[in-house]
Amino acid sequence: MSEPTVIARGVGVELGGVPVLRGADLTAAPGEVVAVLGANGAGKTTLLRCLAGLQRSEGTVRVLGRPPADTPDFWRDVAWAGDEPAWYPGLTAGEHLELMRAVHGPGRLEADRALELFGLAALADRTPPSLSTGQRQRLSLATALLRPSRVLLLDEPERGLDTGFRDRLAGLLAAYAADGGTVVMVTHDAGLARGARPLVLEAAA
Ligand SMILES: Nc1ncnc2c1ncn2[C@@H]1O[C@H](COP(=O)(O)OP(=O)(O)OP(=O)(O)O)[C@@H](O)[C@H]1O
Repeated sequence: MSEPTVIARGVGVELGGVPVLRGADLTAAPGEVVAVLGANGAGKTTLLRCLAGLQRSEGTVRVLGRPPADTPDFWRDVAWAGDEPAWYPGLTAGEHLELMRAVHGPGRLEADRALELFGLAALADRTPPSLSTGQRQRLSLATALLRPSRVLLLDEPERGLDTGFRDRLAGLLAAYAADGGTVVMVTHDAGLARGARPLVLEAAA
């Protein structure tokens, strides 16, 4: 088994003096898809934010051998899709993907291929605000999967997606892992969780 790329040991977070995450442990290696599961409020998004260096925590967190930090260097190796990103006014869906490639360098997918894989080819010339919720979620996921990365962090990627595309997404995540990537995803979707190693969080309070 390869060395873990993502390690969390005894991770705890208090927000407003209230413990919202306590003693969370997680390891994920290249080739793995881990699904973080649990009830609403169990601390799943908080744990993901700790892995992304967006939330300070007790305990130990290592991503690709170093503490995560919200720095350009960290984000060169780590892709994230969580809440809907801010879209650039006036740029089309296709241009958003071209922009990601221009900024991050040649990635895992050409923009045209990403549009095809995410079922957006016919919508390439539309602006994101003119798309449906699920179409914008596909675009958000496409921007994360198109660029080069070794670790992919996803917060409820199923949001707004129809059941057919959820199945396709499971395949895209499996392919990312098969290429040596590591996926850690928070999900409430049983289908997405089925193809992943589960980590169930219990509420801290
Ligand atoms: N800014 C904040 N200040 C205080 N408490 C917060 C804050 N953000 C989140 N919490 C609390 O932290 C706990 C964990 O929240 P978190 O979003 O990590 O849960 P979750 O497991 O991802 O939930 P869900 O399944 O509903 O998305 C919740 O009880 C929430 O109310």
